[in-house]
Amino acid sequence: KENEFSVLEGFYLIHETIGRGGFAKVKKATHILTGERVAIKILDKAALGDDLPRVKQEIETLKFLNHPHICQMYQTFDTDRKIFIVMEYCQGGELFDYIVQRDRLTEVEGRRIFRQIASAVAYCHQKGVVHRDLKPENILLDSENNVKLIDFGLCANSTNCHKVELETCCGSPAYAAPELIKGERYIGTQADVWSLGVLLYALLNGFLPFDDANLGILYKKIQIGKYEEPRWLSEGSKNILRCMLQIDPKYRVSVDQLLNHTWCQEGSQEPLPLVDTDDSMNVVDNDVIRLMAANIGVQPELLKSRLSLVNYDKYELATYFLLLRRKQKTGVQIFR
Ligand SMILES: CN(C)C[C@H]1CC[C@H](N2C(=O)N(C)Cc3cnc4ccc(-c5cc(Cl)c(O)c(Cl)c5)nc4c32)CC1
Repeated sequence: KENEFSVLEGFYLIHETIGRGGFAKVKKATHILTGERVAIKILDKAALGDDLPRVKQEIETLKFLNHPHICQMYQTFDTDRKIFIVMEYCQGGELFDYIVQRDRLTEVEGRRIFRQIASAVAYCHQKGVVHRDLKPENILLDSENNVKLIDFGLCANSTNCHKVELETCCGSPAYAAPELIKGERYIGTQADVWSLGVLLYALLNGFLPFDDANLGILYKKIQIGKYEEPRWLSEGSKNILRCMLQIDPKYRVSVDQLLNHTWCQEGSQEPLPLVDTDDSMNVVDNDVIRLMAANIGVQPELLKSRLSLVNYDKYELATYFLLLRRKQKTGVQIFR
């Protein structure tokens, strides 16, 4: 039993299992060199069978998504039987539980959360990735209740979009767009915006716009597209929901238009990360490089060139990401 994690020995301390998703087990762990907490998704290749390509897809996608509201992958490697994905730990757990505990969110809290989700989805769309399974269960929160988008197992990008059949791509019926349910050819970004509408509705109301125990009736309700507008909804929130829950996708807003909608602009907003945050992937942080280089006794330039390969099976890339995250959280002084 213990030898299945021997590949992690000396690098990560494994703690309890914090969740299961499909063929995956997610364990809490500690990145030994920095003492930082991480989550490790462990998949058994044999159990995956023909789902293996989906996992490879998620790994390739996570490799080039680098955004504060997308769960960051730090390292990934595999043994003959297992695949390991080391990721950012999200202390706050699932958004789904966060809503259930509060019945529903206030408009201010709902707007803060929704803007972070929309900025993550806008970033994905700008990188040519559609998520296709947006729902509260796939949105985690960190220790400051900031959003972390996860589970890109169902996502599509320009390469695989024609391959994925209907049944595997409509992740959760209640969040699936009408055109996706009809089995018509559909545009992934537009289907994601519909799911965002269902998500915002769930955030602000604590229940789903379209719901029924019977799948056939649920599909009918989605295609009719009529939903209740509870009295506590403001005019602005009713308006932005209508923009997303348009049954005809050609009348549906894009996620960029969403972020500029007056409802999103209301109130005091913390600045959203610029959509093209991935230039941080290339510009490595010199404070972190200097600290790491001194620690392992190499020239900063050599370490920089090794890291710039962004080779995810290297432990030191995980070290770099975790030190960078610590610097972002606690400021520079610990690095000087
Ligand atoms: C219901 N889902 C399909 C799976 C569930 C697995 C545990 C997870 N979790 C929890 O359930 N906590 C209670 C804590 C927790 C803390 N940090 C996490 C960090 C990353 C992930 C994660 C999980 C999966 Cl399956 C991914 O694909 C990615 Cl990209 C990331 N899950 C975490 C996680 C929430 C989701």
